[in-house]
Amino acid sequence: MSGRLQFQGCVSRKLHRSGQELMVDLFMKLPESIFPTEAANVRLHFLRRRLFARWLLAPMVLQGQEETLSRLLEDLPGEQPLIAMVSVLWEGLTSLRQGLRPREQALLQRAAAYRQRPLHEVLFTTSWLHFLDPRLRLLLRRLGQGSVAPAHACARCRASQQGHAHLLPLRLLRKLQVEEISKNVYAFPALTPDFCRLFLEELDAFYASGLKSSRPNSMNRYGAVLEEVGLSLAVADFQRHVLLPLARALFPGIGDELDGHHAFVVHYRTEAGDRHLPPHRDDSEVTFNLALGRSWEGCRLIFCGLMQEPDVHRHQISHAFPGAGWAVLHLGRQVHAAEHILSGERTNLAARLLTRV
Ligand SMILES: O=C(O)CCC(=O)C(=O)O
Ligand SMILES: [Fe+2]
Repeated sequence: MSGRLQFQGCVSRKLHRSGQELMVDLFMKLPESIFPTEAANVRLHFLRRRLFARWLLAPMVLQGQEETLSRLLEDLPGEQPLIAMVSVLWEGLTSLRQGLRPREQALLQRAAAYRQRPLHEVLFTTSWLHFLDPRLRLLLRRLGQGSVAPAHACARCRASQQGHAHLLPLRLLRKLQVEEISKNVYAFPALTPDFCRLFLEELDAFYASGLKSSRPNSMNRYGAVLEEVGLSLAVADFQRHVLLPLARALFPGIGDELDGHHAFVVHYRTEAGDRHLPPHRDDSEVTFNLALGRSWEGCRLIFCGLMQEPDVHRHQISHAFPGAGWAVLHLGRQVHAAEHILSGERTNLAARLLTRV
């Protein structure tokens, strides 16, 4: 059984039942003043009499929240009708924020503060789909129409033993300038130069506002975490409508259920920026990495092999982003690095995509 349920103030986007198992994805829009993130996107998983609950695509999910969510449901008997559970959940979510720790509160407040008066409102309130490169838009439309059936998959990939064989015809990829620059590493035009310009201006405004962000990741020191700039909803929307379908097509299996992310920007400059990035793997199933600008020399990406495989440290390819708006999509396990920057500035937007559920 599968379908949609409609509750008051809450839409269930998915309902699957098979045997003793019932899975419900709920999208519950809470007032922004209570929870300014997408924290109300919840999956309930009933397995016989047991009930599990997880946040879906909620980048600002904090450990405390998930614990509270589970506690909310723990006391309910397994046979409790779904509708009653949802109303308990609904009330619980509204009071959830009070249980957050001070650091978590500060993160949410910072994001909410900047979101109230950004430079370019459009980046926060409009789907980034409006800024898609027309070639990527076409590819997504083809994927959405299901015209790319496994039967059309390229023979080389069907024959691959690696288990990550993509399902797209090579001719289509070539036409849309999606290139497999190294095994399982795809380069393609993703967003318009306009998007990149607005985004860079927004970052300048954020830094000028005096608000501070945590460092982007454990290796890059210069940059910002997008959730802390108030962009968590926009990133989650982009993941759902663009990155997820792409990952499903290019990395079937590992890319099928990407429901979380860590998204950030990094800056490479000869001064006041990182100068290079040593080889590493990402803490992700799949990573999206977009060049925003401005102009630079050097700082090419280097891709090696997959972690835990014999050729992991073999240098396979160096890649120069053709310009702002171009991206790469690769497996988190793919070891990669950035060469030294020689001049100018390279700012990139990266989203490490994870399967959390
Ligand atoms: O654009 C780059 O230099 C790569 C950034 C990266 O790999 C990372 O932040 O994990
Ligand atoms: Fe990385």
